[in-house]
Amino acid sequence: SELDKREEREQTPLQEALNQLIRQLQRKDPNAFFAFPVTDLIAPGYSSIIKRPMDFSSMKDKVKKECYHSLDELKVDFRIMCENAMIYNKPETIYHKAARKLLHSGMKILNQERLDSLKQSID
Ligand SMILES: COc1ccc(Br)cc1-c1nc(N)nc2[nH]cnc12
Repeated sequence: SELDKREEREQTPLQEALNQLIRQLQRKDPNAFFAFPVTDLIAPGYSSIIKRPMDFSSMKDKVKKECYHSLDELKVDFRIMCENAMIYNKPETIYHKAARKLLHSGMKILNQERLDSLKQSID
């Protein structure tokens, strides 16, 4: 009913900054290999090899649930996501190569100077 309809949840400045960074990072994943969780159907044995699965949709859920308390925590999850693909997939695969390329371009987007100036604007 109207009464129990959740009021439009305002995003905090941190959530805004996190979502903006995720949008920029996702543009570097044109094949959307990292858009959603890897399933054992797509990648046999994945869940027993990869202990900390991560993907962009899970990052967005974490932003919504206010699981991130700093921009640096997003950087940790981003690196894990890329490293997972480089662990599971052999170096000659398109997924390993895509992950390496994404990690490289993502670290430019998440470089410390950029994050520091973003932090200033959030404080
Ligand atoms: C969500 O994952 C996928 C979606 C569609 C397609 Br085609 C491939 C993947 C995928 N496959 C493998 N082996 N390793 C990955 N690491 C991140 N993505 C993947």
